[in-house]
Amino acid sequence: MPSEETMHWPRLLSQRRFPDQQLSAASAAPVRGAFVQDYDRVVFSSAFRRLQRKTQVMPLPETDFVHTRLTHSLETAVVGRSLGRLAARHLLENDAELAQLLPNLDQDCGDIVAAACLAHDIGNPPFGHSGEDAISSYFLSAAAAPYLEKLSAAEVADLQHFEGNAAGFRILTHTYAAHSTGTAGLGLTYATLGAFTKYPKPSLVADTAKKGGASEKKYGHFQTESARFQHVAAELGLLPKDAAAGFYHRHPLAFLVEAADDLCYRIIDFEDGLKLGLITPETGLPLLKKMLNDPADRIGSVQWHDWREELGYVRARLIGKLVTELAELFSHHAPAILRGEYDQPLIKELSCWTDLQEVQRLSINQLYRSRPVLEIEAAGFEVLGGLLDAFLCAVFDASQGHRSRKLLLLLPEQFRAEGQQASVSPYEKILLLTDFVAGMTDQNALSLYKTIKGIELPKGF
Ligand SMILES: Nc1nc2c(ncn2[C@H]2C[C@H](O)[C@@H](COP(=O)(O)OP(=O)(O)OP(=O)(O)O)O2)c(=O)[nH]1
Repeated sequence: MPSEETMHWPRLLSQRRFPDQQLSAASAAPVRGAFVQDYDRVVFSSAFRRLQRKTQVMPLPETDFVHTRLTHSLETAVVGRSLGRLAARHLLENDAELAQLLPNLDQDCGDIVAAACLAHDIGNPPFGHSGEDAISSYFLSAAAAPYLEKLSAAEVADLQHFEGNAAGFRILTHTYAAHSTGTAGLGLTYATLGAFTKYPKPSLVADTAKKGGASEKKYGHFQTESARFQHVAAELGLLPKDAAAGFYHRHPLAFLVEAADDLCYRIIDFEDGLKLGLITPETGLPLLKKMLNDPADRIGSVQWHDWREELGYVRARLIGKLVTELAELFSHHAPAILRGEYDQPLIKELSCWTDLQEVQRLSINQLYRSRPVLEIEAAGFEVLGGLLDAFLCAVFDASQGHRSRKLLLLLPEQFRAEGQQASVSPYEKILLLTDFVAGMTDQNALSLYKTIKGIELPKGF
């Protein structure tokens, strides 16, 4: 008899669709499984498409080999799929009962992790790594203070520690009223939403409830989505840390989503740094080869025309090797993960962890602190803060002066409070604006900022 204090795979793999759709009683065999449909739904979403014009690290590439958030998300999804399949295959090999109960566990886990990885950055604002800090800084500034006066402490915390992960959960679970079905939206499965949620907690939880693991580093939903997250957690049978506070242990597959992201950004940002000439091949290539640790007779067996060709080959094989190791680590820790007793990033246990830290150190010093990266990040503070300030001033302008009315007309209808069905609280009005600003691409945000500040008027003026 399984213990109550553990999560169970059949429930964790729920194919029901958020918020309340039942499994469809299809008359013919479906062409795509439920989790492949999740992947496809994310691909066709406009929030995903906009990732192609959002900076990952390097400002929008003049050169075409540098990653945007979209290429990073695609690569993470591919790595996540292999990781999910391989990890679950180990579980099946080691547990005959599970293999009988869920013979397609490997396929399903691969598909779920791929879909969740594809969506993992969908809520990230423009202007790279510090876009979230730029939004938080604005809400910490004196300019924002009047708008926060009527908000609860938890609502203020959401804004002053703005989280792309929570914005992502908001996008993925957003619903529209629909006459025939009650609601419409992306309608992802609960399993994919669970795997997506690396931080299953709100922004504020009591210190006494915290245990200090990786899943508590950030938060995963805003106050507006609290009931939605509780609903997801209940459906999946996530173990609570403090259910009343909406604070849970992770869905096990979130560890694989995190590992795929960690692996991809560490190795691929480093590769970008090499290709951009910010990290020398004399430093970078030997470090990657050391991690690959090929036998002596394999090294040097291919004749490369250029170090870049060798770099691509070494990176590809290194990712393959680390995926294999991570899958074994996951299956080893799976029982503890299911009991909520393991809470650290899997990559920290890789045999080459020390070298991966060196890779990260070089990326921080030579790529993340390079001039173009610092410039785009500084611009992000100016542009995102400036847009939020101008539009918030218009939204909360009680007298609705000329300037405010014009600015409000520039706001797309779905982000206007008066366009919503229910009455909208001050907190929700602010979040609607952050949806607008965080959802923009780097270029859209920059050109709107320049236009409303009168710095540069639209073409044809
Ligand atoms: N420009 C810049 N980029 C950084 C820095 N540290 C990390 N990055 C890059 C690495 C990745 O491409 C991307 C994501 O890093 P994050 O620290 O947000 O990822 P993390 O996995 O910790 O958080 P997450 O769970 O994805 O929200 O930003 C930094 O100090 N400056």
